[in-house]
Parts: sequence; structure tokens; C-alpha cells
Amino acid sequence: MNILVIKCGGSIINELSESFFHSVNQLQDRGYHIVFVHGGGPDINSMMEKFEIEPIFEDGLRKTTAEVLGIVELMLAGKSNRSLVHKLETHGIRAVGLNGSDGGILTGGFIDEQKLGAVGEIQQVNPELLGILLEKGYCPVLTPISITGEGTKLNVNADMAAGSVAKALSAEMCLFVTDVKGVLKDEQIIESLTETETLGLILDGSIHGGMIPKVNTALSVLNKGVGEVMIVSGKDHFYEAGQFIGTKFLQEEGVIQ
Ligand SMILES: Nc1ncnc2c1ncn2[C@@H]1O[C@H](COP(=O)(O)OP(=O)(O)O)[C@@H](O)[C@H]1O
Ligand SMILES: CC(=O)N[C@@H](CCC(=O)OP(=O)(O)O)C(=O)O
Repeated sequence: MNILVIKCGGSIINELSESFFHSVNQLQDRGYHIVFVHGGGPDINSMMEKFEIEPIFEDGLRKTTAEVLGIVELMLAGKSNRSLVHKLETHGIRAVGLNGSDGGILTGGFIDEQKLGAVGEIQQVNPELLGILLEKGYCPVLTPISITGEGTKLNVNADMAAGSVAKALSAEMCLFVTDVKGVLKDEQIIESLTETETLGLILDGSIHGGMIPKVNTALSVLNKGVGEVMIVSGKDHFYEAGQFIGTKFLQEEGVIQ
């Protein structure tokens, strides 16, 4: 089965273009079985603002108290997931929305409970339910919320969750859909990046903020049996005439997998 994992960023989830859905339709026609994992950072922030809670991030990860976790789950499972599934359905894509923790799909552990609260990293992905849905022609649409072995819910960065899903399913491709055309330098899109080049751009400050976890996840996925990894835009076509448009991550020359 040709599996494609598409991570939809919170930056773009409410503004995905018709061209984006057209690209998804084309990829389905080409025989790709698609799993979506989505974020929702901006929606979580605006709900926190309504509750007058200041968002705190440590290295790009949201400090998640019990109260914040309630808001995170409310927004990811109750808003972002519902809205993405609905949009996919209205574009002819049969989609089933699930919390990552449902059916033990994403199990995880705390990263640093003292420092970050209920923030997790994925330890295991259970592919069974995803496989059943994909075989029947449905696209699973997952929030990045995971659950520990003891049944505690954890907030996981959506880029990291998508990377774990892509690795576990040995996906042919993993795409990170965001609000820019790819990795930019001096406002120009960089068509391909090796690990060394990427680390250089982080060091010189060209890659910053939310792009850092994205490129780090992209590199870690590429080295773990996922064929191709790209950062693409949700504003335009990201697939046209058989070509993907965005920044592609490349193995270093001379590195044998
Ligand atoms: N070199 C770069 N190229 C492109 N975007 C960058 C770069 N460095 C930082 N960014 C920022 O990263 C943002 C995308 O990350 P983020 O907002 O976390 O997206 P998402 O919600 O899609 O995961 C861009 O909108 C841009 O502001
Ligand atoms: C631990 C952590 O930071 N979780 C993220 C989960 C959502 C996410 O990653 O959304 P984006 O794709 O929009 O960034 C958060 O609470 O914002």
C-alpha cells in the first residue's frame, strides 16, 4: 500500500485552498492512501486567550497544565479535527476523524513533566485501526493527542506526531503542509535541503520559530525508512503535473541507508 502522511499545520488549517484539495484528489487518483495528522496551535491560543491563560512555550512546546490540556483537546478534537474532516468530505475525500489517543493509536510518554506538564512524545503507533480504514478507502484524520500506558492524555507537537505515524507506517512520503511555500531564505524558496544545510540555516537564524520542529522532524523521518519528506504550502497546489512543489529533504551524499 502506498501510504502518504500529510501533516496539516494549525497555521493553515482554516485557510486551506481549493488548489490544496485538488492536489489531494489527484494524489488519491494516483493510488496514494492518505493519513492526515493535524495541528491547531493558533486556535488553541485564541481559546486560551478567552480563558485569560497566557500560552507559554519551551523550545516550541506548549507548557500544558491540566486546565490547558482541556483546552488543547477541546480545540484539536472538537474544532480543528471536525473542520478538516468536513472540508475533506466536501471535496470528495472520505475522512474519519479520530483523537490520536482513540483505540490506542498514539501511545506516548511524558517528555519532562516538571518543566512542560502533560506534554508527550510518541512511543508507539498502533497501525491496526489505521490499516482497516485505509484498506476500506477512508482517510484517517488524527489529532496529535496521545495516551500513556496508564491512560493519561498527553499533548504532542503535531509535527512530531505526524513524523512518528509516517515512520510507523513506513510511509512512501510525508508532507508537512504549512502557510509558506517551503523553507525560505531571503524570501526565496529552497528546493532541496540536506541535514548539514538545514542545520546551517538554523544556526544562522534563517530557520526559526515553528519551522525548527518541522525541519527537525523532517530530517528524523527521512533517516527512518520514509521515502520522501517535504514541506509544502496549503495555500496553493502542492502537486501539479506529477511534481511536488516545496522544499524536499535529501539524504547527505555518501550516506548509505
Ligand atoms: N526559513 C523559514 N522559511 C519559512 N518559514 C519560516 C522560516 N523560519 C521560520 N518560519 C516560520 O515558520 C512558520 C511555519 O511554522 P508554524 O507557524 O509552526 O506552522 P504550522 O502551524 O503549519 O506548523 C512560517 O509561517 C514562518 O513564519
Ligand atoms: C506540545 C505542543 O506544543 N502541542 C501543540 C499541538 C498542536 C500543534 O502542534 O499545532 P501546530 O501544528 O499548529 O503547531 C500545541 O499545543 O500547540
